Amino acid sequence: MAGSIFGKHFQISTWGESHGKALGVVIDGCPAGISLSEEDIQKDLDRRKPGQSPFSTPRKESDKVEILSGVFEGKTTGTPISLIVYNTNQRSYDYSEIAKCYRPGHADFTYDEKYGFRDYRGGGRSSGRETTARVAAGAIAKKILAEFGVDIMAYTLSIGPVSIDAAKFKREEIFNNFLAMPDQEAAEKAAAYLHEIKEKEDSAGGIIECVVTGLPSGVGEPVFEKLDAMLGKAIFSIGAVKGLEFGSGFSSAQKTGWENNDFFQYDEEGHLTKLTNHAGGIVGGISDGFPIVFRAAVKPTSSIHRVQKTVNKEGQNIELQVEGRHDPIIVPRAVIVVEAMTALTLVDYLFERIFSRIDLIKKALL
Ligand SMILES: Cc1cc2nc3c(=O)[nH]c(=O)nc-3n(C[C@H](O)[C@H](O)[C@H](O)COP(=O)(O)O)c2cc1C
Ligand SMILES: C=C(O[C@@H]1CC(C(=O)O)=C[C@@H](OP(=O)(O)O)[C@H]1O)C(=O)O
Repeated sequence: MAGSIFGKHFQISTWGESHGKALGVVIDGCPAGISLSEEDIQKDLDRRKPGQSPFSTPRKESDKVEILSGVFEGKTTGTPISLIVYNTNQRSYDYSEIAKCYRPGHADFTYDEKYGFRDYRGGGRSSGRETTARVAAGAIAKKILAEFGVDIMAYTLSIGPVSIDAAKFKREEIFNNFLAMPDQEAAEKAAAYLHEIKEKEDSAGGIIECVVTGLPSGVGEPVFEKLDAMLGKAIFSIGAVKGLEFGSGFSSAQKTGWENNDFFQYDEEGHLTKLTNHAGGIVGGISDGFPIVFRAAVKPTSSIHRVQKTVNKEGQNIELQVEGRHDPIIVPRAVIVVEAMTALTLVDYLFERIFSRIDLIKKALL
């Protein structure tokens, strides 16, 4: 399917549907000599897999990954790495009505318009389940980034009206609650809100924040392939993401230049620094060495159980009660997907960086 390949130097091609036999990814361009095991990948898949929380789809999948190629004696060989995850808990009868009509907010209508034929089971290729493959590939990209000291941390910034309090931020808390919120109190409030929403057979949205540290300055490209543009493509490619801002983002529109500029200064050791980071670590499409900070807005899950107005393919207006086991909130499970897509983008750009300067090419080749 056109549109399923991402990246230039570190390239991934994902495949598979939600109710098909399996999903997977082929990664081309991964350098040889990186130690890699299924456990390395499984850690991230376990953060995304469904059926683990009262705020996730109850569909239970173990999402066990198998490495099919590209790794020998525990190390990457430089040849294509193929990863597979089998689907084991599909319930396709939930979708028999959806074969004949269109869920509001999901991709049923648009896929029919494009292809004239669709795998309606679980949303087919448009399902959030496709992100399993991205997370698997992203785990390898993160391993490479770790060798360069690059760290990626995403978390839930807000759910519905509940936002974290920056003063209460604890990184370890992201892994301690079902909502991936780094503030325990906010997580409790958000959980109460979600229980209310679930009772009304409705769903909620929220915001994911991502912070990248350790990325050197000078990574990115000008004009059409600006680093922020490519991260935008990566993050907007995740189902349900409806907004994205870097640094001060939309709030910069209300500021003056004086307020929004990041003033430069040399520190006591003579290193260039900035007094603020309104730019969010990217200027002119190139990293400035400061943390890359962005926020992605995730819409409320469209497949809610409440009866909705829609149409069928026979030209009738109908009322639809969507079946299926859906996430009442997508945000917590998408946090690791945001990390994966960020890692895939950054690895690609780090590799590209070598080609932008003769001294780096010489260093790499001579
Ligand atoms: C991790 C993840 C889980 C998702 N779970 C659901 C779900 O259970 N039900 C649903 O209707 N949409 C879910 N989505 C969102 C749909 O896949 C998405 O809304 C749909 O493909 C339409 O695309 P769009 O919202 O980007 O326009 C999920 C997305 C992700 C990334
Ligand atoms: C299975 C996953 O999420 C699925 C994403 C999804 C959708 O419409 O995006 C709809 C649901 O599918 P089903 O009705 O088949 O259970 C979710 O469970 C997953 O993310 O692994």
